[in-house]
Amino acid sequence: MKDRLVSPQISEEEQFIETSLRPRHLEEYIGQEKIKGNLSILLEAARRRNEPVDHVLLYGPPGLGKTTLCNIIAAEMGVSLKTTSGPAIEHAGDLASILTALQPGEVLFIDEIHRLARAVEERLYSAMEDFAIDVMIGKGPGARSLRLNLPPFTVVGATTRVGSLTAPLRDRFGAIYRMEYYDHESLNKIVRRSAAILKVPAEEEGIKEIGSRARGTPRIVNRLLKRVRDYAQVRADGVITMDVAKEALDALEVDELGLDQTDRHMLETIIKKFNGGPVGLDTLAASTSEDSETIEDVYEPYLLQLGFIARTPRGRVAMKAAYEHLKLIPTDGEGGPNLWTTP
Ligand SMILES: Nc1ncnc2c1ncn2[C@@H]1O[C@H](COP(=O)(O)OP(=O)(O)OP(=O)(O)O)[C@@H](O)[C@H]1O
Ligand SMILES: [Mg+2]
Repeated sequence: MKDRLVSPQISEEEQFIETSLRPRHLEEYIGQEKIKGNLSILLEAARRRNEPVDHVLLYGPPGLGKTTLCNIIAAEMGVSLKTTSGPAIEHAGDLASILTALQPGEVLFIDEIHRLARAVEERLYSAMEDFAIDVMIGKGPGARSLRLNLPPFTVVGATTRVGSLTAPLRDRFGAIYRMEYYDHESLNKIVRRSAAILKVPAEEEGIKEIGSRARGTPRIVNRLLKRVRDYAQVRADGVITMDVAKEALDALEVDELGLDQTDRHMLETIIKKFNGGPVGLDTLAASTSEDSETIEDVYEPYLLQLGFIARTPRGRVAMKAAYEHLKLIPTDGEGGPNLWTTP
């Protein structure tokens, strides 16, 4: 699962190269036009008022550019960025030390914000709203609470599961942006840009082939580009042409829609083992040896977007498009065990 080529999750060694490919300014940030439009107004207004930007919440599947966008917000405001994550702030005291160390106007990035401990989250409300935090001084009967004022600052929260956020926390954000999967045009632009940075010669048709198999995700498109580059250097003359890209990606078992074996296995399990569904998430997880949270956050969003599966109250259902893609024919009939056949 870790080594999955089309996983939108990131490995440690990848982090280094990602940094070099990361756009630094809003105009370099490709796609997500709606967010960019709204964000540039938010930034410009804050600059004119000489105030920190309103708190921003970014949500959407992994690898779509949340961390990148947060870096851009800080850069565009000309302020520095402190980064932390929900699980890293274990106690209210940890939060207090992070907040009291902030410089005026600074951006505090809280990744995986849905995983904040409840006690921490409650402290964060007043910090975000009133720029103040209550800390306990001393212990036992002599303990008292002291209110500390904080310099105005901006929280940028990122999450893959906005549904897990409590309403009061969500309400503290002035701007909430939902990241969308990227269209082919944007992905092609990202490949073009990354190929230029990595100095890989690539033909337009080769670029498009990579863009179309990247499941709408910049992190994956960059990863595929690197693997195709390797292939081009070893098996061809180093240039990424359409044929080279096709051969390389076929060899890596990433199909035309960017699905890999894990996706296909999951779809086949729903169709063949569970007669097309509905099958509950936990049952599906057990039958595919995947973790149910990973299925929900990582695999499913793209399959839902493709219209390959649907979520129903009784579980996941495979849709007609999935049968077609796998070249299975649903026999819409009287039920029974044989709801699919091969042509
Ligand atoms: N709009 C974009 N234009 C160009 N490249 C992008 C864009 N968005 C993301 N990328 C590239 O994709 C990589 C992954 O993006 P990023 O780390 O910001 O994703 P993320 O949403 O924070 O993922 P996660 O949920 O795993 O933290 C970046 O290193 C960057 O190179
Ligand atoms: Mg991130």
